[in-house]
Amino acid sequence: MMGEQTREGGGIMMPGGDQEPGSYYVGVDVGTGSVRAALVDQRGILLAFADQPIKRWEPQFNHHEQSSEDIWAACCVVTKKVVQGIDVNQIRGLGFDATCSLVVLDKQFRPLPVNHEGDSRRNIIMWLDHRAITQVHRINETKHSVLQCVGGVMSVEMQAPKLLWLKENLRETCWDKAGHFFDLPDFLSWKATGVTARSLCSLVCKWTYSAEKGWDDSFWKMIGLEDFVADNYRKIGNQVLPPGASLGNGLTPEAAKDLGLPAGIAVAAPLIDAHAGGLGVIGADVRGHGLACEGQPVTSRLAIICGTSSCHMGISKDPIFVPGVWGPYFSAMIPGFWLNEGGQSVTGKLIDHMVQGHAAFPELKAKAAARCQSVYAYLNSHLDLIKKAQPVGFLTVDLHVWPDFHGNRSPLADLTLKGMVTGLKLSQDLDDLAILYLATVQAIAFGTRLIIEAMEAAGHSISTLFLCGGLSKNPLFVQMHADITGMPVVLSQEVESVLVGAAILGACASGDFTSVQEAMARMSKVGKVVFPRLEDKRYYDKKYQVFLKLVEHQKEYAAIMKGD
Ligand SMILES: Nc1ncnc2c1ncn2[C@@H]1O[C@H](COP(=O)(O)OP(=O)(O)O)[C@@H](O)[C@H]1O
Ligand SMILES: O=C(CO)[C@H](O)[C@H](O)COP(=O)(O)O
Repeated sequence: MMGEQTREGGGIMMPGGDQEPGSYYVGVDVGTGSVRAALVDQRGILLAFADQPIKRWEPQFNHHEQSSEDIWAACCVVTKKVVQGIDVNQIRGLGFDATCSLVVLDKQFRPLPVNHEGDSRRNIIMWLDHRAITQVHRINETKHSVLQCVGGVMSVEMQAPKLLWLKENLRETCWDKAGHFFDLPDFLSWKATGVTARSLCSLVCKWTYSAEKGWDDSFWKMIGLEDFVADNYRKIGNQVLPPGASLGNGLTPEAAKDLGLPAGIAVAAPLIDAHAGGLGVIGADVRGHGLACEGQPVTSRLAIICGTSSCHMGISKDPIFVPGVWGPYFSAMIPGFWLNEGGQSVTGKLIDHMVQGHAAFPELKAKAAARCQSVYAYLNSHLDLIKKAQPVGFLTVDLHVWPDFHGNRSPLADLTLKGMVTGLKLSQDLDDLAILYLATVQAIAFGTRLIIEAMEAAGHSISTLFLCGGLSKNPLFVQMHADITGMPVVLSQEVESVLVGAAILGACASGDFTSVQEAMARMSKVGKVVFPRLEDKRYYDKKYQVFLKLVEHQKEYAAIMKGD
């Protein structure tokens, strides 16, 4: 068996001790800010990890673009790194997950520009791009029945409004030349295998496809994208596979060379990143941790994947319609289960924004660097210093934040909402920055509470949270989620659980497990459990009341300004 894992320089973790032959899987996770890869064994243990930043462009406000060639190149770099030094013939499967961004290629699979500048490197409209606001309003005005499966209101972050924007704004340079529109996860699996089949996850969650009924011609005709119907959906996918299914003949020789893997290994139909995180955490054996969900069905667990955004993945045996929460989507994450996906469009990005934009940030950076700490570790210890005898969360008794700086995804489904801060003072010192950071983290946790309440009001019964993603590495973020929701938070043994989810896909495609459920039970494991401080409940209930008032007041302000 593998020896103790040790972290080496450059973010790569390699096993120490002797290595016995076994079956390994490679998971590749394309987040908003970086691409990560891991070599994972059959027990779900990460044997090697590597990451690499990816390029992003913001040519104008609300326009966010990336490059599929840059992303594929980064996938190749990190994959080559994680398989260094092992016998690659022991690798049995490869799984990809990625953000739900829109990739545009021409008929010969070459990148097409999604911008007025005609820069074809920038051929991806990112998930958080809000350029298609007028298009999404028109789509929502149709009240078409497909909208019932996205919480009643389509998000500007989904693919239909973005496609309509391309048709209306870049007709000659992009729309007429386009041969293929991919969700980013499906682009990656195509690159690896040459198979253009789409994952059920992408099409159901972001493209209005129904696992039971397929495409709805009347929707595309009604919104002005009848072109897809006429073409039998060739450009957006007319062959659909469940996540984890094996694609074609596996890895092509060309992709194998790019990635440093053997040709022909199994490649799985992929998942969107949040869904891979869900797969990586939700099925763990929880016995012996004193959790309410022990002995309860898996539907009592809510997976929250917290990176640039936070995604709240709840599953059910029967469809549940939650106003303002995406879904119900059948088999889009776990086969046989319906999925509801709540979300907050910016969480990690919001915390970074608040901290980096503060006048005391240069001082914070210097002090954290002097202690070889991240700015967040420094801020957390600074809060511990200034809290004195009281619980740290009580430092924000008169400072409150509404976190929708990029609109509200769930459960209000209102992209016009803005961020709010109340309780500002004239000071700009490090204490002030630390407390603003705390209030922002709390606001994100209150947003989660609002989402959970909406899900429970519609029929979900949730007792335990399973967190993963970059923000789950922040103990303050985790504790505030426990305290503010009143629920225990489970963290996985492997911090990089999204990559475990991607590896689970590879393992399923290899045929080493008979089902996704079996692979989840074997490969995801409980690490740490963080319980809520129930003695602080009254304080957080009061802060929650203020939280709800903030949005109520924001709507009142908007109404006043609209009036005569
Ligand atoms: N160790 C850490 N402590 C605190 N915050 C962290 C840590 N690592 C990552 N983050 C935060 O998590 C967010 C990114 O999470 P990640 O899962 O890498 O994002 P994505 O998948 O969107 O690329 C960032 O906002 C970052 O500040
Ligand atoms: O919509 C989503 C999932 O359905 C995610 O918000 C999107 O994919 C971005 O993920 P991340 O914050 O991990 O980069």
